[in-house]
Amino acid sequence: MLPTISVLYSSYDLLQCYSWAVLTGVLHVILMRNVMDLLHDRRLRTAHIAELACSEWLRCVPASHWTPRGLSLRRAGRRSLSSKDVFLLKRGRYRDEEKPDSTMTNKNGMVMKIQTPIRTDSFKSSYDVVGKTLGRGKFAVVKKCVEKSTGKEHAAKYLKKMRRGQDCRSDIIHEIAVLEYAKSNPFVVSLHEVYETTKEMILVLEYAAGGEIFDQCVADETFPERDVIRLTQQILKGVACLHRNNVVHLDLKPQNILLTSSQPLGDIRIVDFGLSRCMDNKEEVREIIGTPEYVAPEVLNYEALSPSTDMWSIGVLTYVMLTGSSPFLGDNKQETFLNISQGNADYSQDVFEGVSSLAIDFIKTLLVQDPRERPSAEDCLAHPWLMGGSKPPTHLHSTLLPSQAEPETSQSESDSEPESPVPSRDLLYMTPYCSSQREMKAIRGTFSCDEPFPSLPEIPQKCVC
Ligand SMILES: Nc1ncnc2c1ncn2[C@@H]1O[C@H](COP(=O)(O)OP(=O)(O)OP(=O)(O)O)[C@@H](O)[C@H]1O
Repeated sequence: MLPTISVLYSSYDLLQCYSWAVLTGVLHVILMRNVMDLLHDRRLRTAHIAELACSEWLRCVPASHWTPRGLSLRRAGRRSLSSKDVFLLKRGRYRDEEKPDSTMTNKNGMVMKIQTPIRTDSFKSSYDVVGKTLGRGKFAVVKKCVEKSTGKEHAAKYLKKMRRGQDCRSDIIHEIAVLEYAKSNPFVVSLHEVYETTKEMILVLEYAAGGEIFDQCVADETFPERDVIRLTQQILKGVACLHRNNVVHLDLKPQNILLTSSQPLGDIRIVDFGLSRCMDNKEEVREIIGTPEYVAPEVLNYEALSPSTDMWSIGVLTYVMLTGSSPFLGDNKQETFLNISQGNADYSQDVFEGVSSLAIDFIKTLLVQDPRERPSAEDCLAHPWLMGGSKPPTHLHSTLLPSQAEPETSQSESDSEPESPVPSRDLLYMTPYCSSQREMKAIRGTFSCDEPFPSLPEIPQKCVC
């Protein structure tokens, strides 16, 4: 009798253990699936993904399951994740609220609503316009001004509402809206106030005293490579943040990258969102838009625009900063377009004298014809050139690794004398054309940033491993 009872007991124990193991396994699979979904949810803020990625609880997940971003964030692990976090994240509790709301954008990716109050009182009663004109576009003049109440310097961008007989107020509203979305982006010029008169709108912007990088690297001497590395990192961080919020600039060029100071070389500020588009809606955006020298091949081919279109321009920008010459510029527009569509850029030692091969490799990874083959801004930050050459390229066109290192910190800002550049613009005409949804998935941003993850109870570790 006794042996029978003891056999029964041990089978019962065994059964209990077995059920426990099965239960744990099932729980593991369910939770892991939830988490993997979350890691691939492109609408989550970086901080939240970082928290997920940092979780001790997730350390057993194989690397192949991680998004590159999640993988890179996993390094900073501090806290584990609670089941409540997973639940709330799953229900969208922590999703980004700053992104362009697709109900506010039209088919061409133009935002139609803004939050900034529009002042209709006299601009000159609050600001003194001082010094020379800072810059000029086709329909805009930018002047330095000083706010009377604070004595603070700003740049006032005067934009005409009527352009070639057409009311373009909505274009200006879109530009304001994009600046609003980018207000937490440290590398985008900040918007202070907006005024409106019968003929114009005045955008009171942060003043970038260092002027355009164009004047520094084309008119003056080219930057030393270490400065280009720092500026490129900042451009990439700024653009990555825009792309995470589904905003594509579409006119990145040395005239639209300003500096907070020139001596010492300050930080960058991205300006001119007049051609930018919000690609959050369900439509593809195809437009002939941009500045000939800097446009990507897909623009010339009437193909769908995407964040990769900006990445091409960053390749051109880096080329210009390092060499002082424009890679595709021909004697006329036709020649320039031909050079772009054939990828005729000169990478010879004559042009890149004294420039590292990693820098050239970085440019080559971006100046590829197929937009799908261009790395994202986030990925670019992990290129060996920007990581101090610490990782050798695997081959010439694919040196990009998942972002794993924090790029160099930026130099501090300082207030030096402003430059007074007068850019020459050559904008192409615009032909809006939209079709269906297909490419939108590819151009969705990844994650947004900057919000701390709330403190919540931790999930018991034994549930998983
Ligand atoms: N915040 C600023 N601080 C200093 N200079 C600025 C600032 N914003 C613009 N500028 C100068 O003014 C120039 C023109 O500005 P911007 O590019 O915004 O106008 P624009 O939109 O190109 O005009 P358009 O689209 O009609 O051609 C810039 O290239 C730059 O030199």
